[in-house]
Amino acid sequence: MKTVTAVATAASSIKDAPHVLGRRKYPIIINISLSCILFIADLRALTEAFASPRPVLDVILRQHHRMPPAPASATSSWSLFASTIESSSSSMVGNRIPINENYPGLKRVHSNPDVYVIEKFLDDASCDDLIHKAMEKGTSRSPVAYAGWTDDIKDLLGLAASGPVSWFAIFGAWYEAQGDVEASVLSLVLHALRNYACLFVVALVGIAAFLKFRADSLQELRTSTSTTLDDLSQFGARNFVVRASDLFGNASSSSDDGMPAASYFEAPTVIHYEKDQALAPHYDANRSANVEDANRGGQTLSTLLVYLNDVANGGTTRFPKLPAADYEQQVKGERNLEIIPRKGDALLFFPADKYGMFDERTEHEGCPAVDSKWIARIWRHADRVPPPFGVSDESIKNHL
Ligand SMILES: O=C(O)CCC(=O)C(=O)O
Ligand SMILES: [Fe+2]
Repeated sequence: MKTVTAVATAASSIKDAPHVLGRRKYPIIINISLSCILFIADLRALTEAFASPRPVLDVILRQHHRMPPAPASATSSWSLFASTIESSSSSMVGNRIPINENYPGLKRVHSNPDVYVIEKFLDDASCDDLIHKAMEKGTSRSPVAYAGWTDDIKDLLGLAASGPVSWFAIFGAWYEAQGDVEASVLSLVLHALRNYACLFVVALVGIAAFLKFRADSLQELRTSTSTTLDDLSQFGARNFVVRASDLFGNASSSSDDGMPAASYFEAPTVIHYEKDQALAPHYDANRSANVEDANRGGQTLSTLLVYLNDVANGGTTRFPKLPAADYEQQVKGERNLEIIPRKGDALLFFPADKYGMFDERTEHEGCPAVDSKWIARIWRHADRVPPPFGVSDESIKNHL
């Protein structure tokens, strides 16, 4: 709306400048016509930006590379961006990837979108081994990156270019022409173009600085530490990948290329939360996965989390957009689906449909830990995940 106001102000300042009419007629005529065109373009851009199913500023929190959209429940300025997120239509989301529906212990705790708990997915020894191997390797602050930044750049640049940049460029050229009785249409256009180029660069730098600030701020939303375990000679990691392969089967949604299911997995990641550490509401899928995650298997079609220890207080996994489940590990008295971590149990859900369509209903968070919490996670992608993000073909062949 600010742009519209700026446009209106600029338009009225042109109208209110009678001295221009007395001197030369064409600058004002050109200005008025260009103003009208830009005003319409600007309104269109703004309408599209706010009504589009894809949020203007869509941030996804992902470890290593992606980050969640602004949490609706988060305090601070993120809620500002969250307001634009609600628009994508869940009716456009198709079926999830297939899984082995007969997997032992599989319990559906929510339908459409499907969320499952798999009781006793991993035995105690495997859970302990994953924790110990992670401790031996050493965990470091879980990195967070900004998903959707490519689209955000496009959106913001588009808005700036059709709005303020055009307006200031034309207004500047018109202003310069005021003192110059010899000014021709050509020189006015050239001035406007020069101004446009300069202002475009300024807008570009401003947008880059804003996005950098935003990416840095995202780190605050995830305070856990973590490491990846891609050595399948370790029995904890191997058992996790073997069970995940049994669960997902070898059928790939995008291509049934006969490759082992594990070649679609990111290597297991072990995550540790100490007291007060948390992961803010986020999505595991990335609306810009095709571009931003091209080297790591594209879209995340499924998330498989295993709780590696019992957690009596805090550290639940909560889905703020889904209702509570009739399930014993559901936090009592909570209106949203909120699972209490129990050693060896897995949580399975589908951040995107089998075609990679983002499903915003799967927003979730790791609530602040009170007791120490350990989890291991596998993301199942749309395409094969090559090393260093995935497990090597050799390791899969030798150990699975
Ligand atoms: O800690 C949890 O319960 C959730 C973790 C999670 O969502 C993630 O690692 O993407
Ligand atoms: Fe997540």
